[in-house]
Amino acid sequence: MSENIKPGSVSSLSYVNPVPGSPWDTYLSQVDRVMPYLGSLARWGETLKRPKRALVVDVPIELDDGSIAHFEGYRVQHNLSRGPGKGGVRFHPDVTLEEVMALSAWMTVKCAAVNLPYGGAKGGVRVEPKQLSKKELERLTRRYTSEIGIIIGPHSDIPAPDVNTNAEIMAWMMDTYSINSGATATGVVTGKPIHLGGSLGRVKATGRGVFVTGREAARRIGLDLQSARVAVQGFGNVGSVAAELFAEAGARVVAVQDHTGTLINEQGFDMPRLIAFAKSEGGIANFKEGQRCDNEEFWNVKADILIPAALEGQLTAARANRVNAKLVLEGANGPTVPQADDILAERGVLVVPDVICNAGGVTVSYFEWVQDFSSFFWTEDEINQRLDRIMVGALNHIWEKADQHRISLRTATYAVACERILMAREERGLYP
Ligand SMILES: NC(=O)c1ccc[n+]([C@@H]2O[C@H](COP(=O)([O-])OP(=O)(O)OC[C@H]3O[C@@H](n4cnc5c(N)ncnc54)[C@H](O)[C@@H]3O)[C@@H](O)[C@H]2O)c1
Repeated sequence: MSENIKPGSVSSLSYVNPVPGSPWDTYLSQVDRVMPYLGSLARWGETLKRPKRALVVDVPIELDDGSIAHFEGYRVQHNLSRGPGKGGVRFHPDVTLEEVMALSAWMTVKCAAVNLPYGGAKGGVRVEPKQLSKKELERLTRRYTSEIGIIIGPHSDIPAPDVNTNAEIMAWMMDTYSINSGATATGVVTGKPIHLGGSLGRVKATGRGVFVTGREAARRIGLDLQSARVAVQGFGNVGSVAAELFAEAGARVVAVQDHTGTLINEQGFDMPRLIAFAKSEGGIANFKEGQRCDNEEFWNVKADILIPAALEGQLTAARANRVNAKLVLEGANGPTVPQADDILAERGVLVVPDVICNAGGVTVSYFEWVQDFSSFFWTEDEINQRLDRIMVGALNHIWEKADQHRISLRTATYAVACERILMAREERGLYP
């Protein structure tokens, strides 16, 4: 690499030279750790380090005041060996191509870990959606969908919600793709409103999956949920649902943090009230039934279960040294950097990694896609039971792998998933 090219800059091919400590850098080191466990399939290992396809698009829209704004959008299909690409769309001012690459790669691993017939993809637009009016947001979504329309589709790549995107945005995406392709294609996105081919249980599926894997992990390490203390970072779709389900199981949610601040309540928060407050006020900070504290103090809170469910890179080495929990449940994608992983392992803190812990969302997205194709819809009970069964089965299989090789749950999840991905790669053969 020439000296004046910064790692991660567009001209330096960021997949070869990641920004140190970035999500893509984290992902590459996770792949390196699994290589020794892949046997002869390791010869295909480089496949995992190279996204199959990355599209960068300009998203110009007219703002309400008549001016024109341009936003940068991405869609990355990391690997399609096992099926169509699957992965959310994030609207956030810090989104970069490199971040979307990492998120798409984690989708490849996640889908294979729960044995869904999908590859991995992800999309994003570099935008602060809170600064847009609803009409501007709709124009942004529709233009972005049109621009990535050349590579998405019900049989090729199926987007879903992620940070700052929701069912309404999925409805606009489905409508735009359908208009451009001349036929209603409900299966092009998941996480849609129920009456547009959405699935019951989808909204809560990721949080429910975090709870199910957490419940199983707690049982295995002898942690009683009835007396467990829980701390949650991120109180959006994933964090608030996981917290709610732990509270319903008898646990006490004693600390919560979101982008507005951190709150502690030793008695445990009244979850329905806190959730209603966060929804109506746009954040938790001014909720009266808790004590405000400094954001950094969140990482010292005495809790049995810690759930990072906000953004990646939150559990740094310094914070990992202060974690006061027995179990970390990764609701977010990539919340723990590799050095923090090592520190937590040395300190005897069990980490249930993102690539299995938060796979409940994509699992019910898969159910939604299947239901859309058959135009036959299941009850919420059926969905929750199937979700529970798939998540528990996948976690058991991973746990066996971890015991067999005496490796972390993360490396075991990668071993199970990468074996499936690279087996598909080998069986398909290299074209031409
Ligand atoms: N929604 C899904 O189905 C799904 C599925 C799998 C993984 N995930 C991952 O879970 C994480 C959260 O996604 P979500 O859908 O709940 O998003 P969301 O937009 O609903 O919520 C995000 C939450 O994080 C908080 N947050 C943002 N920046 C923060 C900061 N610097 N410090 C503390 N809190 C902060 C926000 O206040 C909000 O409460 C992301 O990593 C996402 O990729 C989501």
